[in-house]
Amino acid sequence: MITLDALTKRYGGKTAVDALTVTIEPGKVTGFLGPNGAGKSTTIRMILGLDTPTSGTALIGGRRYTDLRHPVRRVGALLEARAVHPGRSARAHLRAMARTHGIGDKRVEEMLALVGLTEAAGKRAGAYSLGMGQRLGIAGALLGDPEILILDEPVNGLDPDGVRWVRELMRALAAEGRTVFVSSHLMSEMQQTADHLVIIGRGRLLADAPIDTLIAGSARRVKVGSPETGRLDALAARLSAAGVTVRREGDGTLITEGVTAATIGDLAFNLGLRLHELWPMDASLEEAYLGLTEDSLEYGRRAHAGHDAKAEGGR
Ligand SMILES: Nc1ncnc2c1ncn2[C@@H]1O[C@H](COP(=O)(O)OP(=O)(O)OP(=O)(O)O)[C@@H](O)[C@H]1O
Repeated sequence: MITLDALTKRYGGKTAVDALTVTIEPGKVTGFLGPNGAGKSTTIRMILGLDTPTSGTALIGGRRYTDLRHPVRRVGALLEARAVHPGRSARAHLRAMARTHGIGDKRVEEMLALVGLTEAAGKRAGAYSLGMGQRLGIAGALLGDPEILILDEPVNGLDPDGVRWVRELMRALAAEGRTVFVSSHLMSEMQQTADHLVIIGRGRLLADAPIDTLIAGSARRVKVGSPETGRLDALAARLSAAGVTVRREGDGTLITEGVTAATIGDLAFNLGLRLHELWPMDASLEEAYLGLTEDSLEYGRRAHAGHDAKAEGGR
């Protein structure tokens, strides 16, 4: 278990992490999400004793990381920056790490096999692809058989097979009762992987909830299409008058927000409107996330996300 209590980090006048209080529980994959500059890496560095909090605490099983007697056996970490000597092979790197912590060479071979690097284990790490580097990092994180795993953007640079492999590995590690805390920018990936999400923006906690709750709480949208454009306009007017957000798409269909398909179907029936489309769109984590973090962006994002909040009524 990882416990953050009013964890705060200031750099000069800038508050990178702002009174973060959250508990990351074992037996689950907890996703750690936030826009660029939200404070994820700073939080992770403080948990791992690589940065000192300005105030508050980050504890692992009730202790500071720096007070753990065998940290590598308690916590495995994969950080964004590669910390492998480029001239060293994967095997030499892991063996050196293992020796420092009293871990045998047998475990090194097991971890190389687990991450699929046995054949490449003799090559210089400098010649590795980004994906191979990530696999090596994961092998290093697992070397001490730790009960807690902290992974900063683990699927960075991996191909689709690699992404699936990391996802299955994280799920398996959580199923063994370990605490798995994983940061990511990829909302779709987290939707498939995480049980629970911690979302931050500008250093502050925005959400700490099971993923299902977050998705259920996001706005519900329905796509409505009809060949009778005049009556469809009448339907749009009725819905708008009732406070429903309605957007007209380029193809003439409507996207409504905050009302069920059943309600729209009934209303259309009452107006004598023939519908060709009445399609409840799945609320995705992406939408829930965009809604939550909208106010805490360091840079504009909507253009990149293809999501224009203003056109939807400025939610
Ligand atoms: N050593 C530092 N000195 C000054 N400011 C810093 C330092 N480290 C981080 N910051 C600032 O603190 C804020 C949080 O940064 P952090 O890297 O933790 O965010 P992040 O959520 O990990 O972002 P990203 O997803 O882009 O990596 C940013 O505004 C960043 O510029």
